[in-house]
Amino acid sequence: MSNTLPQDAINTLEQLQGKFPGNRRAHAKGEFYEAVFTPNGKAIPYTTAPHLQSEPVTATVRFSNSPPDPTAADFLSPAKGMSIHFHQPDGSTSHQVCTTIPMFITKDPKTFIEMLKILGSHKTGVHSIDLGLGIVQLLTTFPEHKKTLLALKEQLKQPPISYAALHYYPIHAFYLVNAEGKRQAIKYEWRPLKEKKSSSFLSSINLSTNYLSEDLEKRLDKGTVSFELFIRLAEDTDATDDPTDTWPTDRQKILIGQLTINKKIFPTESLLFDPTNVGKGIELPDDPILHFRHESYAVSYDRRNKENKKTP
Ligand code: HEM
Repeated sequence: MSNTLPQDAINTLEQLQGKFPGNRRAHAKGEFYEAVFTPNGKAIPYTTAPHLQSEPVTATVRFSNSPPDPTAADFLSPAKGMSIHFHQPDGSTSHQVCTTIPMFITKDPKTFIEMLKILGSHKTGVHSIDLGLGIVQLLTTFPEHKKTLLALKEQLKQPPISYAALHYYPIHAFYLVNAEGKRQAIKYEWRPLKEKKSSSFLSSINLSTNYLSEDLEKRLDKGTVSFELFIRLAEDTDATDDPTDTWPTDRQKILIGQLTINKKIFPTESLLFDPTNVGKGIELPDDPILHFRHESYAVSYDRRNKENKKTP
Protein backbone atom coordinates (compact mmCIF):
# COMPACT_ATOMS: atom_id res chain seq x y z
CA MET A 1 0.00 0.00 0.00
CA SER A 2 1.40 3.43 -0.91
CA ASN A 3 2.22 5.90 1.85
CA THR A 4 -0.26 8.80 1.58
CA LEU A 5 0.62 10.38 4.93
CA PRO A 6 2.87 13.14 3.44
CA GLN A 7 0.07 14.12 1.00
CA ASP A 8 -2.34 14.02 3.93
CA ALA A 9 -0.11 16.35 5.96
CA ILE A 10 0.14 18.84 3.09
CA ASN A 11 -3.63 18.69 2.40
CA THR A 12 -4.24 19.36 6.09
CA LEU A 13 -1.81 22.30 6.10
CA GLU A 14 -3.64 23.71 3.06
CA GLN A 15 -7.03 23.34 4.76
CA LEU A 16 -5.76 24.88 7.97
CA GLN A 17 -5.05 28.42 6.82
CA GLY A 18 -6.01 28.45 3.16
CA LYS A 19 -4.05 27.67 0.02
CA PHE A 20 -1.46 30.14 -1.29
CA PRO A 21 -0.45 28.98 -4.77
CA GLY A 22 3.25 28.96 -5.54
CA ASN A 23 4.22 29.22 -1.87
CA ARG A 24 5.67 26.81 0.67
CA ARG A 25 2.87 25.00 2.57
CA ALA A 26 4.58 26.06 5.81
CA HIS A 27 7.04 28.86 6.54
CA ALA A 28 5.79 30.64 3.41
CA LYS A 29 7.03 34.12 4.30
CA GLY A 30 10.79 34.43 4.21
CA GLU A 31 13.81 36.18 2.75
CA PHE A 32 17.19 34.92 1.56
CA TYR A 33 20.66 36.04 2.55
CA GLU A 34 24.23 35.41 1.45
CA ALA A 35 26.52 34.20 4.24
CA VAL A 36 29.85 32.61 5.06
CA PHE A 37 30.28 29.75 7.51
CA THR A 38 33.73 29.57 9.14
CA PRO A 39 34.40 26.30 10.99
CA ASN A 40 37.03 26.43 13.75
CA GLY A 41 38.40 22.86 13.38
CA LYS A 42 36.84 21.61 16.65
CA ALA A 43 34.47 19.26 14.77
CA ILE A 44 37.28 17.51 12.86
CA PRO A 45 37.67 14.66 15.43
CA TYR A 46 33.95 13.89 14.91
CA THR A 47 33.23 14.36 11.21
CA THR A 48 34.61 14.49 7.68
CA ALA A 49 31.81 16.90 6.58
CA PRO A 50 33.65 19.42 4.34
CA HIS A 51 31.90 22.49 5.80
CA LEU A 52 32.84 21.44 9.37
CA GLN A 53 36.63 21.25 8.82
CA SER A 54 38.72 24.43 8.93
CA GLU A 55 38.08 26.23 5.62
CA PRO A 56 35.20 28.74 5.27
CA VAL A 57 32.33 27.89 2.90
CA THR A 58 29.65 30.17 1.46
CA ALA A 59 26.07 29.60 2.62
CA THR A 60 22.54 30.59 1.59
CA VAL A 61 20.31 31.39 4.57
CA ARG A 62 16.53 31.82 4.67
CA PHE A 63 14.76 33.37 7.66
CA SER A 64 11.04 32.65 7.82
CA ASN A 65 7.75 32.90 9.67
CA SER A 66 5.97 29.60 10.27
CA PRO A 67 2.45 30.12 8.76
CA PRO A 68 1.55 29.03 5.22
CA ASP A 69 0.21 32.56 4.58
CA PRO A 70 3.01 34.58 2.88
CA THR A 71 1.38 37.86 3.98
CA ALA A 72 1.03 36.98 7.69
CA ALA A 73 2.26 39.71 10.04
CA ASP A 74 5.66 38.90 11.56
CA PHE A 75 4.42 39.41 15.14
CA LEU A 76 1.64 36.81 14.78
CA SER A 77 3.54 33.62 14.09
CA PRO A 78 4.69 31.46 16.96
CA ALA A 79 7.98 30.05 15.66
CA LYS A 80 10.60 31.56 13.39
CA GLY A 81 12.77 29.55 11.00
CA MET A 82 16.38 29.67 9.88
CA SER A 83 17.29 27.36 6.98
CA ILE A 84 20.78 26.97 5.58
CA HIS A 85 22.45 25.57 2.48
CA PHE A 86 26.17 25.12 3.15
CA HIS A 87 27.90 25.17 -0.26
CA GLN A 88 30.55 22.46 -0.35
CA PRO A 89 33.74 22.76 -2.45
CA ASP A 90 32.50 19.90 -4.75
CA GLY A 91 29.32 21.86 -5.67
CA SER A 92 26.96 19.85 -3.43
CA THR A 93 25.04 21.35 -0.48
CA SER A 94 24.50 20.26 3.11
CA HIS A 95 21.27 21.54 4.67
CA GLN A 96 20.04 22.54 8.11
CA VAL A 97 16.41 23.53 8.77
CA CYS A 98 15.96 25.08 12.23
CA THR A 99 13.30 26.79 14.35
CA THR A 100 13.33 28.82 17.52
CA ILE A 101 11.65 26.09 19.59
CA PRO A 102 14.14 23.42 20.74
CA MET A 103 11.79 20.45 20.48
CA PHE A 104 8.93 19.17 18.29
CA ILE A 105 5.43 18.43 19.58
CA THR A 106 5.33 14.71 18.77
CA LYS A 107 7.55 11.85 17.61
CA ASP A 108 4.80 10.35 15.46
CA PRO A 109 3.74 11.73 12.02
CA LYS A 110 0.11 10.54 12.40
CA THR A 111 -0.23 12.35 15.74
CA PHE A 112 1.17 15.50 14.08
CA ILE A 113 -1.66 15.41 11.50
CA GLU A 114 -4.25 14.89 14.27
CA MET A 115 -2.77 17.88 16.10
CA LEU A 116 -2.98 20.02 12.95
CA LYS A 117 -6.65 19.08 12.59
CA ILE A 118 -7.36 20.16 16.17
CA LEU A 119 -5.62 23.51 15.57
CA GLY A 120 -7.64 23.89 12.34
CA SER A 121 -10.90 23.50 14.27
CA HIS A 122 -10.10 26.74 16.15
CA LYS A 123 -10.36 29.13 13.24
CA THR A 124 -11.54 32.63 14.06
CA GLY A 125 -11.61 33.77 10.42
CA VAL A 126 -10.72 32.47 6.98
CA HIS A 127 -6.98 32.81 7.43
CA SER A 128 -6.63 33.10 11.14
CA ILE A 129 -6.40 30.42 13.77
CA ASP A 130 -6.86 30.95 17.46
CA LEU A 131 -3.65 29.17 18.45
CA GLY A 132 -4.23 29.94 22.12
CA LEU A 133 -7.49 27.95 22.23
CA GLY A 134 -6.03 25.30 19.91
CA ILE A 135 -3.16 24.73 22.31
CA VAL A 136 -5.53 24.45 25.27
CA GLN A 137 -7.36 21.64 23.44
CA LEU A 138 -4.07 19.99 22.44
CA LEU A 139 -3.03 20.03 26.10
CA THR A 140 -6.22 18.21 27.06
CA THR A 141 -5.97 15.70 24.20
CA PHE A 142 -2.21 15.06 24.41
CA PRO A 143 -1.15 15.70 28.04
CA GLU A 144 2.11 13.80 27.39
CA HIS A 145 3.22 16.72 25.16
CA LYS A 146 2.67 19.35 27.86
CA LYS A 147 6.32 20.56 27.92
CA THR A 148 6.50 21.40 24.20
CA LEU A 149 3.00 22.81 24.00
CA LEU A 150 3.73 25.15 26.90
CA ALA A 151 7.02 26.22 25.22
CA LEU A 152 5.03 27.02 22.07
CA LYS A 153 2.46 28.96 24.08
CA GLU A 154 5.29 30.93 25.74
CA GLN A 155 6.64 31.92 22.31
CA LEU A 156 3.19 33.17 21.33
CA LYS A 157 3.10 35.64 24.16
CA GLN A 158 5.39 38.30 22.74
CA PRO A 159 7.05 38.85 19.36
CA PRO A 160 10.85 38.61 19.24
CA ILE A 161 12.99 41.73 18.85
CA SER A 162 14.90 40.47 15.77
CA TYR A 163 15.75 37.38 13.71
CA ALA A 164 19.33 38.24 14.71
CA ALA A 165 18.59 37.87 18.44
CA LEU A 166 17.11 34.36 18.47
CA HIS A 167 18.50 30.89 19.17
CA TYR A 168 17.78 28.32 16.44
CA TYR A 169 17.55 24.52 16.72
CA PRO A 170 17.44 21.84 13.98
CA ILE A 171 15.73 19.80 16.78
CA HIS A 172 16.59 16.26 15.58
CA ALA A 173 19.69 14.28 16.53
CA PHE A 174 22.25 13.62 13.77
CA TYR A 175 25.31 11.35 13.65
CA LEU A 176 28.67 12.90 12.90
CA VAL A 177 31.00 10.34 11.28
CA ASN A 178 34.79 10.77 11.46
CA ALA A 179 37.64 9.58 9.22
CA GLU A 180 37.78 6.23 11.10
CA GLY A 181 34.04 5.69 10.56
CA LYS A 182 33.21 6.30 14.24
CA ARG A 183 29.72 7.77 14.81
CA GLN A 184 28.84 10.34 17.47
CA ALA A 185 25.20 11.40 17.99
CA ILE A 186 24.84 15.17 18.39
CA LYS A 187 22.30 17.97 18.40
CA TYR A 188 23.13 21.37 16.91
CA GLU A 189 22.33 24.76 18.44
CA TRP A 190 22.75 28.24 16.97
CA ARG A 191 23.33 31.20 19.26
CA PRO A 192 23.50 34.90 18.24
CA LEU A 193 27.10 36.12 18.50
CA LYS A 194 26.23 39.38 20.22
CA GLU A 195 23.55 38.10 22.52
CA LYS A 196 21.89 40.76 24.63
CA LYS A 197 21.06 39.59 28.13
CA SER A 198 18.35 42.22 28.51
CA SER A 199 14.75 41.81 27.33
CA SER A 200 14.65 40.14 23.92
CA PHE A 201 10.96 40.65 23.28
CA LEU A 202 8.77 43.51 22.07
CA SER A 203 5.15 44.48 22.31
CA SER A 204 3.26 43.96 19.02
CA ILE A 205 1.79 47.47 19.32
CA ASN A 206 3.17 49.70 16.52
CA LEU A 207 5.15 46.91 14.88
CA SER A 208 5.04 46.83 11.09
CA THR A 209 3.84 43.67 9.32
CA ASN A 210 7.35 42.94 8.05
CA TYR A 211 9.31 44.32 10.99
CA LEU A 212 11.64 41.30 11.24
CA SER A 213 13.00 41.53 7.69
CA GLU A 214 13.11 45.35 7.94
CA ASP A 215 15.16 45.03 11.13
CA LEU A 216 17.58 42.62 9.47
CA GLU A 217 18.00 44.96 6.50
CA LYS A 218 18.86 47.85 8.82
CA ARG A 219 21.43 45.70 10.64
CA LEU A 220 22.98 44.56 7.34
CA ASP A 221 23.17 48.16 6.08
CA LYS A 222 25.44 48.87 9.03
CA GLY A 223 27.44 45.60 9.11
CA THR A 224 26.99 41.85 9.42
CA VAL A 225 24.90 39.53 11.59
CA SER A 226 26.55 36.44 13.10
CA PHE A 227 25.59 33.24 14.86
CA GLU A 228 27.76 30.64 16.59
CA LEU A 229 27.19 26.94 15.92
CA PHE A 230 27.50 24.49 18.81
CA ILE A 231 27.19 20.70 18.95
CA ARG A 232 25.98 18.86 22.05
CA LEU A 233 27.37 15.33 22.38
CA ALA A 234 24.90 12.54 23.22
CA GLU A 235 25.54 10.02 25.96
CA ASP A 236 24.44 6.39 25.61
CA THR A 237 21.07 6.96 27.26
CA ASP A 238 20.03 9.85 24.94
CA ALA A 239 17.31 9.08 22.39
CA THR A 240 18.21 9.76 18.76
CA ASP A 241 14.77 8.95 17.35
CA ASP A 242 12.64 11.34 19.41
CA PRO A 243 12.46 15.07 18.50
CA THR A 244 10.36 15.79 21.62
CA ASP A 245 13.41 14.97 23.79
CA THR A 246 16.00 17.76 24.19
CA TRP A 247 18.54 15.66 26.21
CA PRO A 248 19.84 16.74 29.65
CA THR A 249 21.34 20.24 29.73
CA ASP A 250 24.71 19.04 31.11
CA ARG A 251 25.77 17.33 27.85
CA GLN A 252 29.23 18.40 26.58
CA LYS A 253 28.80 21.42 24.29
CA ILE A 254 31.42 22.39 21.70
CA LEU A 255 31.59 25.60 19.64
CA ILE A 256 32.39 24.48 16.06
CA GLY A 257 32.06 27.59 13.91
CA GLN A 258 30.46 30.88 13.04
CA LEU A 259 27.93 31.94 10.42
CA THR A 260 28.22 35.52 9.17
CA ILE A 261 25.33 36.95 7.18
CA ASN A 262 26.43 39.62 4.71
CA LYS A 263 23.56 40.72 2.48
CA LYS A 264 20.05 40.04 1.25
CA ILE A 265 19.79 38.12 -2.03
CA PHE A 266 17.00 37.28 -4.48
CA PRO A 267 17.49 33.73 -5.79
CA THR A 268 16.02 33.14 -9.24
CA GLU A 269 15.52 29.38 -8.85
CA SER A 270 13.18 27.54 -6.51
CA LEU A 271 15.11 26.31 -3.46
CA LEU A 272 14.33 23.36 -1.22
CA PHE A 273 15.71 23.16 2.29
CA ASP A 274 15.53 19.47 3.20
CA PRO A 275 16.63 18.50 6.74
CA THR A 276 17.68 15.03 5.51
CA ASN A 277 20.07 16.42 2.89
CA VAL A 278 23.10 16.41 5.20
CA GLY A 279 25.89 15.29 2.85
CA LYS A 280 29.18 13.48 3.51
CA GLY A 281 30.36 12.95 7.11
CA ILE A 282 26.87 13.23 8.65
CA GLU A 283 24.26 10.42 8.95
CA LEU A 284 20.57 10.37 9.81
CA PRO A 285 19.03 8.72 12.86
CA ASP A 286 15.99 6.46 12.68
CA ASP A 287 13.66 9.35 13.56
CA PRO A 288 10.18 9.01 11.96
CA ILE A 289 9.47 12.77 12.02
CA LEU A 290 12.77 13.59 10.31
CA HIS A 291 12.13 11.14 7.46
CA PHE A 292 8.49 12.26 7.24
CA ARG A 293 9.70 15.84 6.85
CA HIS A 294 11.78 14.77 3.83
CA GLU A 295 8.67 13.27 2.17
CA SER A 296 6.33 16.15 3.11
CA TYR A 297 8.72 18.89 1.97
CA ALA A 298 9.02 17.11 -1.40
CA VAL A 299 5.21 17.17 -1.81
CA SER A 300 5.09 20.88 -0.92
CA TYR A 301 8.01 21.65 -3.27
CA ASP A 302 6.36 19.74 -6.11
CA ARG A 303 3.00 21.49 -5.65
CA ARG A 304 4.46 25.01 -5.37
CA ASN A 305 6.60 24.48 -8.46
CA LYS A 306 3.66 23.26 -10.54
CA GLU A 307 1.59 26.32 -9.66
CA ASN A 308 1.63 29.58 -11.61
CA LYS A 309 3.45 31.85 -9.24
CA LYS A 310 6.98 30.59 -8.63
CA THR A 311 8.81 31.56 -5.43
CA PRO A 312 12.45 30.82 -4.62
C1 HEM B 1 5.70 16.47 10.78
C2 HEM B 1 6.58 17.41 10.78
C3 HEM B 1 6.66 18.55 9.80
C4 HEM B 1 5.97 18.80 8.65
C5 HEM B 1 4.90 17.95 8.00
C6 HEM B 1 6.48 20.06 8.11
C7 HEM B 1 6.07 20.66 6.94
C8 HEM B 1 6.74 21.66 6.27
C9 HEM B 1 6.53 22.06 4.90
C10 HEM B 1 5.48 21.46 3.98
C11 HEM B 1 7.41 23.04 4.60
C12 HEM B 1 7.59 23.75 3.25
C13 HEM B 1 8.56 22.93 2.39
C14 HEM B 1 8.85 23.53 1.04
O1 HEM B 1 7.93 23.71 0.22
O2 HEM B 1 10.05 23.82 0.75
C15 HEM B 1 8.16 23.29 5.80
C16 HEM B 1 9.15 24.22 5.90
C17 HEM B 1 9.84 24.44 7.05
N1 HEM B 1 9.79 23.70 8.21
FE1 HEM B 1 8.65 22.13 8.58
N2 HEM B 1 7.45 20.53 8.95
C18 HEM B 1 7.58 19.64 9.99
C19 HEM B 1 8.44 19.74 11.04
C20 HEM B 1 9.31 20.75 11.23
C21 HEM B 1 10.22 20.83 12.32
C22 HEM B 1 10.41 19.79 13.43
C23 HEM B 1 10.92 21.98 12.15
C24 HEM B 1 11.98 22.49 13.06
C25 HEM B 1 13.23 22.37 12.88
C26 HEM B 1 10.45 22.61 10.92
C27 HEM B 1 10.93 23.79 10.38
C28 HEM B 1 10.65 24.24 9.11
C29 HEM B 1 11.29 25.40 8.50
C30 HEM B 1 12.33 26.31 9.14
C31 HEM B 1 10.79 25.50 7.20
C32 HEM B 1 11.17 26.55 6.16
C33 HEM B 1 12.15 25.94 5.18
C34 HEM B 1 12.62 27.00 4.19
O3 HEM B 1 13.19 28.00 4.64
O4 HEM B 1 12.43 26.81 2.98
N3 HEM B 1 9.48 21.83 10.39
N4 HEM B 1 7.75 22.44 6.82
